[in-house]
Amino acid sequence: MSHSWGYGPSDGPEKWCDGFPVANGPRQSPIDIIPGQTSYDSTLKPLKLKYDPSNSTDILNNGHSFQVGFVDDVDSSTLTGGPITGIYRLKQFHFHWGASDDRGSEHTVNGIKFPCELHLVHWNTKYPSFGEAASEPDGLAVVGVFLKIGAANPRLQKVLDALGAIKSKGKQTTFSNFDAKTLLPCSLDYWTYDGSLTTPPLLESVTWIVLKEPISVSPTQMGKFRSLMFSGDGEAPCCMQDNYRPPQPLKGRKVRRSFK
Ligand SMILES: NS(=O)(=O)c1c(F)c(F)c(S(=O)(=O)CCO)c(N[C@H](c2ccccc2)[C@@H](O)c2ccccc2)c1F
Ligand SMILES: [Zn+2]
Repeated sequence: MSHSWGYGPSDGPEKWCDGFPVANGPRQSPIDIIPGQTSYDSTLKPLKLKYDPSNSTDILNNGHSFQVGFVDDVDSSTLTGGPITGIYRLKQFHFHWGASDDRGSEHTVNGIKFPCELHLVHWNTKYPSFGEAASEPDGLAVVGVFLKIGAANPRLQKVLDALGAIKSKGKQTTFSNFDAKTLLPCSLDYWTYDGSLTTPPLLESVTWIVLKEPISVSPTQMGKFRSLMFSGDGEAPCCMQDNYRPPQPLKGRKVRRSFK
């Protein structure tokens, strides 16, 4: 089974089903969210995100995106409420973005693409570890936040300023005292549906929670994302951009919303 995958013409999303047949499964992500076809669910609870800034550990270029990691051996950075039951721990956050500002998000709204999408990945503490949770239908919960072109976002700057140190694949540096909560918009209104990881292994273990309100990002800041490389030192240089999977078939799934 080929485990090397990417976002190019020969190893991109159209090819992932060769190595990961679940790519054509019944609950794949992302999806196009059509607000007029979602149903308001008054039983959905408000999202409760409690993030401890001292939990952030490192920032890593993993060759597909970059991720900021968190200590997750205690319940100090957690997601509760919303559509989930129990306590989910924050494991990492990462982004997806395009080669230009007209694309880059994974979820779309009425077919509209945003230039970037933030994913905060949490795992269900009813399982002993992230790895075990990742293969359970209720194992993961990912909060998605759209980034929309506008004024420069000062909350993003600390993350973007760290990218210079992790330009190529495999580079990692410490990244401490980052409060992930500062990346969230004012409103925590959300859409939610049952889905999957949007990269191999495409596990169908994710409760998706996509916030309706975007946060802002400036064109210059978007340029910083695109300064990263998919490639490692000594490899043919390849800019990290267009690292998004396009929307997948809904296959009868219902999308609920937390707001009227
Ligand atoms: N959009 S998404 O949320 O589905 C997603 C991505 F799109 C994504 F690019 C990543 S990634 O780690 O940046 C590169 C692929 O592993 C992860 N990373 C996962 C992960 C690894 C370690 C810790 C937390 C999350 C993903 O790599 C993964 C999840 C479960 C089991 C194996 C791998 C991810 F969860
Ligand atoms: Zn993601």
